[in-house]
Amino acid sequence: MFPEANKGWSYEDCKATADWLMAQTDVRPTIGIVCGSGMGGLADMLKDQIAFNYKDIPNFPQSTVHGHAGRLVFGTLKGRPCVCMQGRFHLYEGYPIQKITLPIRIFKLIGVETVILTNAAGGINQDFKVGDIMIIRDHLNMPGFAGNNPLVGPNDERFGVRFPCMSDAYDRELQQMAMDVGQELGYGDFLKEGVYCVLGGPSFETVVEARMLHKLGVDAVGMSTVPEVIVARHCGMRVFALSLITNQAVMDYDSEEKANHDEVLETGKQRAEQLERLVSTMVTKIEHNNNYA
Ligand SMILES: O=P(O)(O)O[C@@H]1C[C@H](O)[C@@H](CO)O1
Ligand code: HPA
Repeated sequence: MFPEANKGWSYEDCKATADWLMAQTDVRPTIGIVCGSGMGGLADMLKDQIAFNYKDIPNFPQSTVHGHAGRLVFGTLKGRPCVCMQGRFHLYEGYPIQKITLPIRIFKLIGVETVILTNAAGGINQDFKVGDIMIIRDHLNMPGFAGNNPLVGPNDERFGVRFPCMSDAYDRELQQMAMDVGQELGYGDFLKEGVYCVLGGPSFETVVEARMLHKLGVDAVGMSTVPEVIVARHCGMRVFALSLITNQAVMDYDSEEKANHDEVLETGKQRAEQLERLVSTMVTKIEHNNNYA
């Protein structure tokens, strides 16, 4: 439809990948999960797995970041058919933003109705502690302010409208469900809600950048998720997203703390069990009709 402008992420490209995947597996997922840094264990919850390395999937980018295995895993979670990205793509890896979000459109085309996104993030809210899980209520899209939005370019109406609404990006019912499930599981002490801000990365924030985000009302800062959310909402999927606070953003020149990826991965390991229980319990409560055509 737009051959010049959609270099490898057109509707036809996405459909070809979706059809290829559907020919390899009988699983017809209605829930898609994206694992954040160090949270790949979420994919291990799936039973009767059929897994594909990203390098073997037509049109897929490759994972380049430690803590992102680069596998697309199909299977069932407590009997519900799911697909899980064990490894996501980030702007700082150098891919065009439309390529980073291509798997989300493939989710849509294989029949996914609800996307659950997870990420590792730095705490900006001074009441947050390392290990807190923040349910995302809203986002601040900093790269978007500079025109770096995954919907830039010709709009293909088969995915969605030219100007999608984002004031309801994060499904309120699913946020409430997460709070309720978290309370039932006894996670009240470390379950929070807040605003996530995406930056381009890969450098972590300076002190003044972290202070600025605090003044803007941001609770957690990271380098992902928002482009995926925009694309998922554009094509009409429900979105739930959470951040694991893996480190505190440094906001004081006297601090000895230094943000680093090892700490991010380590916190992910420590909270893996609770994250898995929260996500798997939510999955059992989400109702769907499979609509793969
Ligand atoms: O994929 P996510 O957003 O969880 O990864 C975060 C952001 C960077 O990729 C990395 C920094 O440690 O973790
Ligand atoms: N800043 C940005 N991205 C992150 C951080 C952080 O402190 N921690 C994990 N991902």
